[in-house]
Amino acid sequence: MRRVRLLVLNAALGPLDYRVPAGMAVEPGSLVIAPLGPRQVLGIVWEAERLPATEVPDARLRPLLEALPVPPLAAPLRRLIEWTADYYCASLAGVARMALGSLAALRGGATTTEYRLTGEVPARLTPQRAVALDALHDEQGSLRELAERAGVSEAVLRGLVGAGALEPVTVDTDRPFPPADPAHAQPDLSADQQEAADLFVEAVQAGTFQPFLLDGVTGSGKTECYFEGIAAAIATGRQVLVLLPEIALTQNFLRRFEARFGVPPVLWHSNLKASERRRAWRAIVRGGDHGGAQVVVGARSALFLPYARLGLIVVDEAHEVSFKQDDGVRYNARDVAVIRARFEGIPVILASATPALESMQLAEAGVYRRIALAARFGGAQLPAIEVVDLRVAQPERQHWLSPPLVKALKDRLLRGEQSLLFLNRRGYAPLTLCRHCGYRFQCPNCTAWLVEHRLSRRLACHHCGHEVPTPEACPECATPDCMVACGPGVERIADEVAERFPEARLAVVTSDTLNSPGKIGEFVETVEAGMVDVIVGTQLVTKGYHFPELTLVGVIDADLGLEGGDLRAGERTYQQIAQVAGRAGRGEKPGEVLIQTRHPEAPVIAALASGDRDAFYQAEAESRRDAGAPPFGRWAAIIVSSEDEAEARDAARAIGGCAPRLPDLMVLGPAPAPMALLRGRHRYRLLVNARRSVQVQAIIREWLGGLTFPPGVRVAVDVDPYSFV
Ligand SMILES: Nc1ncnc2c1ncn2[C@@H]1O[C@H](COP(=O)(O)OP(=O)(O)OP(=O)(O)O)[C@@H](O)[C@H]1O
Ligand SMILES: [Zn+2]
Repeated sequence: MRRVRLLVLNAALGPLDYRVPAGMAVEPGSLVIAPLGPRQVLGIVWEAERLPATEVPDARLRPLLEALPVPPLAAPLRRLIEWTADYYCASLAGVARMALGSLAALRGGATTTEYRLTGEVPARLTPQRAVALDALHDEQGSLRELAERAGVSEAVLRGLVGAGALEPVTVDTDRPFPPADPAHAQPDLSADQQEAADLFVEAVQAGTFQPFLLDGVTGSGKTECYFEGIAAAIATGRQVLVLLPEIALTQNFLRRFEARFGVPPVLWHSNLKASERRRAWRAIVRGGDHGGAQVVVGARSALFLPYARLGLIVVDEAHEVSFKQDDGVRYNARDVAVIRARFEGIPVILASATPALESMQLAEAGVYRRIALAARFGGAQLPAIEVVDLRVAQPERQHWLSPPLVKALKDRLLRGEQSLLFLNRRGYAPLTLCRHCGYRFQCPNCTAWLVEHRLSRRLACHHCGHEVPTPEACPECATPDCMVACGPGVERIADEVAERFPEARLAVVTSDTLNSPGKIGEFVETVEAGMVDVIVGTQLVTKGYHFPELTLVGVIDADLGLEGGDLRAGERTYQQIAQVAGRAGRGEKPGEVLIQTRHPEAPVIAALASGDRDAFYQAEAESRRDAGAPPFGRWAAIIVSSEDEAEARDAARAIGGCAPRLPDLMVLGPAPAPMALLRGRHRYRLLVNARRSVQVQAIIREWLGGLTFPPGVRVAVDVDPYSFV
């Protein structure tokens, strides 16, 4: 009799053993359906020796029900799943689930039905129907997806199907993707670029693990260089995974990719429709040939997919903190990408103009091969950076643009050039209070002020999404029209620009306004067509974009990121400002950057002004070394939360009470988290700080493993944390 051990895709269950019925072929990595009591569960056949469990006697084994018609997860991916679960103190099931992506796809190929507008207008046009007709132009999807997109019920849409305004379309989930042509539009590379490209091509052809740090200034053409590595992979029938930090950047990438290779890449992100997800997953599993997925571009969730024949991984804007996932499995996709490349035996390229200190350190230690591109492509110069001391060059009361910035904007408008004002704050004002009684609008679920959004006339929490319409009178003292906005958000800066330059054409760019591929495409087109004079935006516009007519960048408040005071604040501020500065002067006209600050003497501002990146990194490295912080020491956070404040506190104290006493390891806390209330949960934190050599994960597992908590308490472990709220 054959028996197998399953990794069951349910974190609450341990490994389970089953009998393989006669005639069923399974091997490690096979996806199967197994009976569990009266239910059925999805599982992955795993090497029993790697998945300890109590043996069940043969006689009590139940037979597997079904082997799913998809290829088994390959050994390198199984090792990656184990590594990730182990390193980040996560459950194997939680990590394995990220490899599956689309449960429907596991059932094999199929056809599904989607709907689209026919162009016919129904005889009876209710308001709901009108809304749907208006919202669904160029859309196709299941009725559920369309209903969600249009904000109407499915019943309304079924009515429209009946009336002939929506028609069904049959979609084949296995229809092939058109093949990319590696020679479609080969660029002429500069000598530096060619050198980098040659290294990537060689590494792809060698097919061995090799990590690269592509460290090139903004506008140096990093994308063009790694495109050559991608071309080499395509030419040899291997797949490529390109990770981008945000979906907003995929639109831009897509255009460039299509220009270079003749067809779009395969997308993978959380906003895909069910049928797109299913098609992409099945193409990924199929491999690069025969209409499979050659190049997949995605957010971090694309990292764990079961590529049939991966040949290269690229992590673009590799310094971005959004590669760190802060819920569920708390992993860093940049780091796990390197581990995956190691298990797969392939090269990996981390590309950035402002690499993370951790990456620089690894390059210095010889672990990563660093490739530098020191100059912009095509003779473009890096922009001139100037610091504006806000204590001297003061803006007017209730205004935020200093006289030098106003003048620079005016010059650009006169010359017909474009400007970008950067402030990393959505909405109109970060705090609203009552002039009469001092009442402040606070989120009921979070330790956070409600942010006024004037465009949508709402007060919103940026942490939990809680929203209320902006009231006419103070909820506390009932005085009408007494609300004062404190501080600026991008909307307020845009108002100020409009007030000073009524003729200027403005674009406000935040995740509120640029929330779909269509809108992003529109934004890029209008800027490229010269229909925008001033862009006011959050970090969303700091990277990836290439607007040759943009010659001025104004940083409204360089001190904003330094406030919270977490250990990476300086580095993050440096990266953000260097990136946004890098949007200026990318064409033929030179760029200018004005950085508004109240602390011109702060090391990060001084480094930006002098352009001395190395000195800044060195100083940062020193202070981290002194603090025993990454990359020199290890950190792990333990976050305890509950809807009940006392319960959370008691649990945190219980954990603190049995903290291990070990040399080279220190436990700080528990203390209420800075975000003491988040989405209705009270939170406490502990921070573990240890030497690099200490096996922190094993210690934490043993420490927490011996404790039990009430069901309402959640204990999350965050290894190498980025967020300290
Ligand atoms: N060899 C080349 N031939 C033609 N155009 C090039 C070449 N190299 C770069 N470019 C163009 O120069 C611009 C800047 O390149 P790219 O966007 O790749 O730079 P980057 O290093 O990724 O910059 P950033 O880090 O600021 O995003 C792009 O418009 C790109 O198409
Ligand atoms: Zn909230």
